[in-house]
Amino acid sequence: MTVRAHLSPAAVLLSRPAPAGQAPPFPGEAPDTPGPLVLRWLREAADAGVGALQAATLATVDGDGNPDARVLVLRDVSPDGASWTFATDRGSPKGRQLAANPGAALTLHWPEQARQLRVRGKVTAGSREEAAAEFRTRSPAARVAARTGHQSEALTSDDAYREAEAAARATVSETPDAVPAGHTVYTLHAGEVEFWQGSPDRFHQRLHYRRTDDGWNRRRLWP
Ligand SMILES: Cc1cc2nc3c(=O)[nH]c(=O)nc-3n(C[C@H](O)[C@H](O)[C@H](O)COP(=O)(O)O)c2cc1C
Repeated sequence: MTVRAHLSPAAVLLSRPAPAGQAPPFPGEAPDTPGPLVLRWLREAADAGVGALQAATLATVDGDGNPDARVLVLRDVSPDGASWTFATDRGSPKGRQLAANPGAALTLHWPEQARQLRVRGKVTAGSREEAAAEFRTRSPAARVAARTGHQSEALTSDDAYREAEAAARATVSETPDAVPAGHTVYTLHAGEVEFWQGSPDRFHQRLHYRRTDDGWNRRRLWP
């Protein structure tokens, strides 16, 4: 048993030191589009050894207007920072939510650098060709996982999963590039991108881009 075993959730949650890191540039010195800064922060996160820099929280809205959120893999960002792509099954809850309401937010948190990226916009589903191209980048195990299916349905037994997995493995072995019916690449078209840099004195630095008809507006936000 560790020394923390007696601590309450609140005591554990609040026991971390204040974050620190290098601030984003001021608006006048920042690039015209968020893209170059996204790329710089991604590279710096990789250099800093951020554990899961590709893990992004996707927030959507369900049919009752209630928020839903889950972590997924961010697969790409366009050079201007306007397009953010991820892949999932369009029959999953998030896929159905996006079909009914394309408004979404993506959030990345890189704790080693006290950094957060926030992106909001509308999501569109890609073509079968895009899904096929993305599917071909996957390892055999990741293809099997995507093909096993039934995401977020009630699981009644381990056997039910193992049977579906075995069938998926057989299909991937026979036809490795065959794309599962629901496999879809989604693009979030950013209307807003925010760079958040934590500071130990709590004067956290925030650089916010908003997309306009002519390009991007840049401004700082209060912490
Ligand atoms: C690190 C991490 C990466 C994940 N990557 C994906 C992903 O790329 N695609 C996906 O559909 N689910 C991914 N998941 C699982 C989702 O968080 C979620 O459980 C699943 O997609 C079902 O979500 P839904 O019921 O809201 O549709 C990932 C989970 C974690 C923790």
